[in-house]
Amino acid sequence: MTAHSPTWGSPDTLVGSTPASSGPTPRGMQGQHGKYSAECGNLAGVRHIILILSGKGGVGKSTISTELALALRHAGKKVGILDVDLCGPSIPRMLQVQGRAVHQCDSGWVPVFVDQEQSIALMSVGFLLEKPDEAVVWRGPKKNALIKQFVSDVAWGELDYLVVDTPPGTSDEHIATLEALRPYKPLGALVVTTPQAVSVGDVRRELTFCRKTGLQVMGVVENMSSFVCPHCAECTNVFSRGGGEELARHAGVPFLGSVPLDPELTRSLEEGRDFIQEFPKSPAFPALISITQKILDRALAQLS
Ligand SMILES: Nc1ncnc2c1ncn2[C@@H]1O[C@H](COP(=O)(O)OP(=O)(O)OP(=O)(O)O)[C@@H](O)[C@H]1O
Ligand code: SF4
Repeated sequence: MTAHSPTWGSPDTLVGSTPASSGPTPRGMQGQHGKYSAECGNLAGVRHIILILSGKGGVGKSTISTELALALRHAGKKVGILDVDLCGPSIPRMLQVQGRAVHQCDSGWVPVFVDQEQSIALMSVGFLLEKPDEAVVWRGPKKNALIKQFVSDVAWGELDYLVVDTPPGTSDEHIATLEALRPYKPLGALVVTTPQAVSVGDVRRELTFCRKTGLQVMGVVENMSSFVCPHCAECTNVFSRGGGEELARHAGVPFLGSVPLDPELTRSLEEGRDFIQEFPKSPAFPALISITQKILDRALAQLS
């Protein structure tokens, strides 16, 4: 295994890429696996692929992706997270692995392992940036080519679940992600919203996107639906609750649950701690476990 060479982003690295005139200099990941090839098939050992979508930014998509991965690990599953939120890759920070280097082996790029047991593997554009808070200013074709490389060239190995954190909205990056993943038949998408975002129409657009692209909606998750008091753990509905459930009913898709806004969860994500392990008494815990269980049930149903 060798450390990556700092050549990623050169004009001939990616098929069809158009380097932006300005922007970050991504740290390298090229060499023998640098060119996209549909034959690489590095998702061949992945059993179930779940996309996490949201109509709006900041509704907790990366939070749900991270906690879902942690909850699946607690259920004894081997999990990968693919962070294709190219303009705001926050998962490396949430799992406290920012700044780690991506390596290369004979079968592809080795994702970053979050724990010694290698039960959670992560690949993110965040590992390719010289500085973690640098903005990615790339044109669409270059972004799309990187997404294809993430799907084809990462040596995920055997995984029970791959959780794919996408950017907000319904951009070209979503279409590129879906096109790259389609041969591997994703289990479906989980659409995250907040009570306020439900009324804005972005979630409806997200659901329409899924319908038009043939991506099955596994369900809607309403995040930050109530506030957990840091003093007494009382849950207060700051915004009107139940919009996510009503929207799901209206759209004819399952409602998976409401996750309260818990300051302990915010802190856990800032400090890279395992919320599922450390805060079983939080009102957010049963919600996250119930959502995870529904996904496990769905995956089981697909197999049978
Ligand atoms: N249920 C929750 N309880 C406490 N904090 C939360 C919860 N959900 C999200 N947060 C916090 O809200 C912030 C935004 O969440 P997150 O980054 O997951 O949103 P996002 O939808 O992925 O954003 P982006 O559009 O930037 O990708 C983060 O600081 C996160 O820690
Ligand atoms: S929920 Fe209870 S502890 Fe929290 S602010 Fe209200 S009264 Fe105080």
